[in-house]
This record gives sequence, structure tokens and C-alpha cells, in this order.
Amino acid sequence: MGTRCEGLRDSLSPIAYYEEYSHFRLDCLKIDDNKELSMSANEDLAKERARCDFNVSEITNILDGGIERTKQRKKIESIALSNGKCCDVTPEETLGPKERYENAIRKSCLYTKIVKDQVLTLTGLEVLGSNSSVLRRTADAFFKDISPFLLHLGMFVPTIMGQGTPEQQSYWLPRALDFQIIGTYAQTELGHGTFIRGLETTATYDPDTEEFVIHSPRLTSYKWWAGGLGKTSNYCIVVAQLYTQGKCYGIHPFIVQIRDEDTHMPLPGVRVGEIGPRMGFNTADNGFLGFDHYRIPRNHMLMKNSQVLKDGTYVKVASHSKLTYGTMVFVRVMLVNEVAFNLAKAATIAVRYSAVRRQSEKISGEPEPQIIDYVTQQHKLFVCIATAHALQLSSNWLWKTFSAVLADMRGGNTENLPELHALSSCLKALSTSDSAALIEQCRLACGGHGYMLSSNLPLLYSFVTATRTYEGDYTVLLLQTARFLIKAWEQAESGNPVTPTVSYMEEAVVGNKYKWNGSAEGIIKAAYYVAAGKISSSVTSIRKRMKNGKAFEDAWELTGVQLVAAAEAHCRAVICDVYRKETVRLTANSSPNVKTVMDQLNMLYLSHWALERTGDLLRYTSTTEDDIISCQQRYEELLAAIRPNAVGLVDAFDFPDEILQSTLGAYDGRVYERLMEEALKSPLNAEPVNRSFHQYLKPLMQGKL
Ligand SMILES: CCC/C=C/C(=O)SCCNC(=O)CCNC(=O)[C@H](O)C(C)(C)COP(=O)([O-])OP(=O)([O-])OC[C@H]1O[C@@H](n2cnc3c(N)ncnc32)[C@H](O)[C@@H]1OP(=O)([O-])[O-]
Ligand SMILES: Cc1cc2nc3c(=O)[nH]c(=O)nc-3n(C[C@H](O)[C@H](O)[C@H](O)COP(=O)(O)OP(=O)(O)OC[C@H]3O[C@@H](n4cnc5c(N)ncnc54)[C@H](O)[C@@H]3O)c2cc1C
Repeated sequence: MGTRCEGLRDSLSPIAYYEEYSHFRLDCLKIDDNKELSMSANEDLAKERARCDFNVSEITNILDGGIERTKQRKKIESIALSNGKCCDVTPEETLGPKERYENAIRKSCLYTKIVKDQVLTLTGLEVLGSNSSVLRRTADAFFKDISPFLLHLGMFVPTIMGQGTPEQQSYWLPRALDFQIIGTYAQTELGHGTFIRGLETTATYDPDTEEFVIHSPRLTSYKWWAGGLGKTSNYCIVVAQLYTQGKCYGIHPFIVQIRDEDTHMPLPGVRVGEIGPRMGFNTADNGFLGFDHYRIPRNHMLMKNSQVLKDGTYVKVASHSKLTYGTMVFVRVMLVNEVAFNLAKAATIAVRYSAVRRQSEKISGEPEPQIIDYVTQQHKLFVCIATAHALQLSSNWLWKTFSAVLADMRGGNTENLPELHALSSCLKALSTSDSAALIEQCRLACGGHGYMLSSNLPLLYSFVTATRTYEGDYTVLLLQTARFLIKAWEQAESGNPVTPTVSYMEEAVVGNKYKWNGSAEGIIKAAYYVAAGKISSSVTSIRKRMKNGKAFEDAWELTGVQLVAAAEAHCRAVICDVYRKETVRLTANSSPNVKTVMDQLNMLYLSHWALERTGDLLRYTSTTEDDIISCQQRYEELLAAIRPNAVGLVDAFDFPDEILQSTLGAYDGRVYERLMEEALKSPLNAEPVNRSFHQYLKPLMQGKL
């Protein structure tokens, strides 16, 4: 194939070459003069499917949350995917920034119309609740990168729902849900993202006109980053320091109109634009926003948790001071599901490719093996499948916890909010960090072809790695969890009851060392003992530093590395525990082979993390070197046991090719054919000679530059 394309230029006169070139793309699809590139599915993948020993759709149903939900998902997917109008003739990543954005808007509008006209009529508002992850999945058939509308349904609408009074909701929600207005969430500023109490934008109440004056006092107070802010949104939630009657009451959310509803021009007093090229998110017009004494009506402050009365009196309604942070908690919970979904996509691509790709010789002279037959490749990939399961099941569990706490809070009970904040913070931190690392591992596992944008792995990585930062940086969120853990430890030490997710401390404070036991339950218990050991060490360090004269804040800061490690260990133990319990629960009525393979994956995850943390096990439990050796052996046996079912396991994620959007991961395994088909769509292949040859190359080569 290569010879024919490469040799073309040399063998023909320029005119013949040009004429021939119109056939260039077609010709390149020929392997030799008679044989076109194969359209039939890859045989190795077919064999893999034949040897899979479990019912794939049973696992699909488990991951979807039941057979009915699978049916519903497929129905929504088929409605959305049957609309071919959105397909890109030219791959979106080969367009310039402006065209890319315009194309993303075109597709967002078409997709929104499909959702409004067809999906909403099918599911009603349920589409925003239990079906929202299905919509998220389906959207990937339309966008390889991010839709400029993501923040509208992702944060603008949820903030109105979570922070608005019933009257405000009934005014804004119908307009927002009908896309009569498009909004985003502008909290982060140039100068501050993490420390939101330090935000600088001000909202000063003027009782004479019953308005708030929104102002950006300096460059660092400009809003920065909000998705869809640069060009798309005409409204946004602005988080600003509230001043009334000469006093600052801290940050509060306001609905602010920034563009004219008809002309879309920025309104006077508003300065808005896009922030420029980024590592990913390049179709999401992330924006900047500044205000020059810009006035909004009093009732545009979202007043569910606190109010400013007409005369300027400030009234606190909420029973907990951090309820204004509610949208962030909601999005952190949602993100665990989001990254599980993206990791499952990466694992599907890399596993299918690894079954198609053959490389090197295991034994000299024998056929080249499928690369999935190398144990090192299995080590890279199977943990990705297991982690996608672990995160998916943890995310379902976290969603239930979130819903229960929300229901309590509706009744005025905020008692469980600290535990929810601690859990959602660490699960967000670990799930995003694990997923980003494992998606990159999938890319590396695909060798050179994994580096192609058409594999979709680089794009998946670019937006999943951002999840580690946005909605709360990894370290910062783990430190939030650490605050909760240290307090819980002190409670357990003094014999007071602690909340369910830290109940392991009650046993651990006594100081016993846990004796290793290689069963699933044994490994989970060991993981909790490691967490307890790290929390205890952090407490000891803080106390020692304070004894040596440090203030608590300094002692805390100096112990930061240990505190982050303790929160990480706690979260890992929680994930291991939830993943185990949910696997056992969800497969209770499954067929024996499904039970077996789900158990193998679960054990693989547990053994993987035990082996990753051998130092901790040796330090904080009574694990011996022999225990580690047997754990390693078990892990390697699990790789071999999972190997025949690997393709079946990723098929069970049930991604249509339109959603996967990958040359390497398509169901039929036509990897090489697709790579060539995509290469030929490159704009550089649209003409035989690029004009730079005449402008620069030729003068250089002829010494005339
Ligand atoms: C598609 C892309 C979309 C992206 C969008 C974005 O990125 S949007 C932008 C996203 N931006 C971000 O995500 C910014 C990340 N930054 C933040 O969320 C906050 O600045 C902070 C949490 C780091 C600190 O906040 P702070 O300085 O106000 O607090 P503090 O540390 O002084 O702790 C005081 C007490 O409050 C407690 N508490 C805190 N939060 C919560 C909560 N949510 N709930 C309940 N409780 C909470 C805490 O546990 C502590 O309790 P304790 O121990 O005293 O009993
Ligand atoms: C793709 C993308 C989309 C985004 N979308 C939005 C959006 O729609 N709306 C919006 O409002 N924002 C958005 N953001 C902003 C995002 O929420 C912030 O970037 C994020 O919260 C991190 O804050 P920061 O940038 O201030 O980082 P910094 O806080 O400056 O972090 C820099 C470093 O300092 C460390 N650090 C900071 N504070 C502490 C501490 N207390 N202790 C120890 N270490 C610390 C961090 O760990 C990190 O290593 C987006 C960001 C990205 C990348």
C-alpha cells in the first residue's frame, strides 16, 4: 500500500501526476492494483468474541443498572445516532479554531433539537436526572471534543435548581431548559480558582434602585475559564463578594445577563471574550468576563440560601454556611461517572486494538503474537477495565449517598453534609487522577498509532486530565477530606461515635496491626488499616510539631504531604470496599460465568492496589514478604484467567462506533484500513503539491532563497 502512494510522484510527469492525483485518495485505498482495502471485519477479533465464555449483555445490564435501563439507553442512543446530519466530513480536529467552534455550535444546536424534540418527549425531565449520563454518552457521537453547551445543562441549570428560590426557579428554568437562554458558571478568576473566599468580583447592593452593582476592580478579578462563556452564552451565574449596608457577606451566586438576547452583542459594562488555545476543550469557548459597575436587578441574586431584602438587610436562610458551594459538590459527584465512562472508552479502544495488532516474536520463527498475549500488555490493560467498573459502581453508590443527604437537607438536616463533602472530594480527586493516568496508559499501550488523534486517545486524555484540576484541584480536595479524617480520628480516640465511612477507625485507634489475609475482604481490611495508619501518623506529626511550638495552621501545613497520602489511602479503601460489595450484590443472581469474571476483575483491582502499596502494607499491617509473593502470584494468575474474556469485557461497555470515534477501537477491528481512510481526509492531502514548495522549499533547494 505504502509503495504505491510513495512511488506515485517519482514515476509520473507533473501533468500526469496531477491527473492521477484526482484518483489518489481512491488509489491509496488499494492494496495492489486489483485488491481494495478489506471491508470485512478483523478475524482475530471475531475469534476473541467466539472464545468469550460469558453472556456479554448480562454485564452490560449490570453496568447500566438493569435490563430496563439498557433498553432505555439504547432507545435514546438510536434516536440520537440515527440523525446522520451531524457527521463531520472533515475530522473536527483538522479545522482551524474558528471553524472548529462554528462546527461545534452547529452540532450542539442539532443535538439539542434532537434531545428537545425526540428524547425529552420519550423520557420527560427524567433526561436531566437518571438519564443524564445517557445523554452525555450520546453526545460523544456528535462531539469528539467538548460541546460549548456543556456548562448550560451541567452547571447553569443545576445552580438555579440548587440555589434559586421556587419563584426564581419557575422564572428561569423553563427559559433555560427550552434553550431560550444559554448560560454558564463563572466562578474562577484570573487571580483565584481554589481559594474561592478570595474572589475579587464585587456585587454591591444599591437600595435606591434595588439593584446590585457588579464590578471587577482589577485585572485579577476578571472571570476566567468558564466553558461556553467566550462566545456562546448570553447569561451566566457569576459568583461575587456580596456587599450590603457597608458590610461584606462573602461569596454569593447571581444570574447576570451578559449579551443582548437579540443581537448577542455584549451589553454595556460587560467585557467578554475567549481565553485562547488550550491543551483540550478547544471547542468549548472557555471565556473571560469583566464588569464595569454593571447593574442587575435585586432578584437576580439566587436567594434560596440567603437573601438581601429591598432595604438592603441581609438574611441568612440556610442552616449550613457552605450550602452556596452546593453546585460544586453536585458536579464532583457527577464527575466520577464522567471519568468512568471515558476510561471505559479508552479501555475498549486499547483492548480491541491489542487483539488486532501483532508484533515481535515470542519464539523465533513462529507467527507474531497478538500483543494482548504479552503479560505486560495485560498488566497495562486489564486494570483499566477493572478500574472503569470500580469507578462506575462507586459513582452509583456516591449518587445514592448524595441523593440521601440532599433529601435530609430538604428537611433542614445538614448533619451528613461534612461526610458527603469529604467523600465527594476524595472520590472526585482519585477517580479523575486514576482515569487520566490509565487513559494515558491505554495510549501508550497502542504504541505509535495511539498517538494519532484519529485513535481518539489523545483527545480523551486531554479532557480527562483537566478533570483533575477543574471543580477542585486534586491536592486541595484531598486536603479537604483530610480535615474530616483528622477530626474523625480524634473523635474515635476519645471513644465518641463516628460516621459510617470512617467506622474502621474505631477498631484501628487501639493500635493493633492487621494480619494479612489474601481474600477480597482481607485486602479491603488491610487497605483500611493502611488508611488508619497514615491518619494516625499525620495526627502524631501535627501534635509533635505543635508540641515544638508551631501553631496548628503551621503544623497542618508542614504535615501536608502525609495528609494528602492519608486521604488518598482512605479513598482507595472506600473504593475497594464499595466495588467489592456492589460486585457481590449486583451479581447475586447472575449466571455462573458472569459471576466468575466479575469476581476476577474485582480481585485483580484489589491485588493490583495491594501490590502498588506494598511499602504501606509492610509498614501499617503485619503483612510479610511471603504474603506479597503470593499476592503477586495471584495477580498474574488473574491476568491469565481474564485474558480469554478481555474483548468480551470491553464489548460489554457497549459503545457504538459513533460514540467511540476511534480508528483503533471500532467493533470490526479494521484498524489499518481506518487509519488510512482517516489519513486521506487530512487537508494536506487535498492537493498534490503544497504552495510552500514554490514559496520556500524550491528556492531553498535551488539556492535562491
Ligand atoms: C466542564 C468543566 C466545568 C468546570 C467547572 C469548574 O471548575 S467551576 C469552579 C470550581 N471551583 C472549585 O471547585 C474551587 C475549589 N475550592 C473550594 O471548593 C473551596 O475554596 C475549598 C473547599 C477548597 C475551601 O473553601 P473554604 O476556604 O470556604 O473552606 P475551608 O477550607 O476554610 O473549610 C471550612 C469548612 O467548610 C467545609 N467545607 C468546604 N467546602 C464544603 C462543601 N462544599 N460542603 C460542605 N462543607 C464544606 C470544610 O470541610 C470545613 O469544615 P470544618 O473542617 O471547618 O468542619
Ligand atoms: C478545562 C477547564 C475548565 C474549567 N471550567 C471552569 C468553569 O466553567 N467555571 C469556573 O468557574 N472555573 C472553571 N475552571 C477553573 C477551575 O475550577 C480551576 O482552575 C481549579 O479550581 C483550580 O484552581 P486554580 O486554577 O486557581 O489552581 P491553583 O489553586 O492556583 O493551583 C495551583 C497549584 O497550587 C496548589 N494549591 C493551591 N492551593 C493550595 C492549598 N491550599 N494547599 C496546597 N496546595 C495548594 C494546587 O494543588 C496546584 O498544585 C476550569 C478549569 C479548566 C482547566
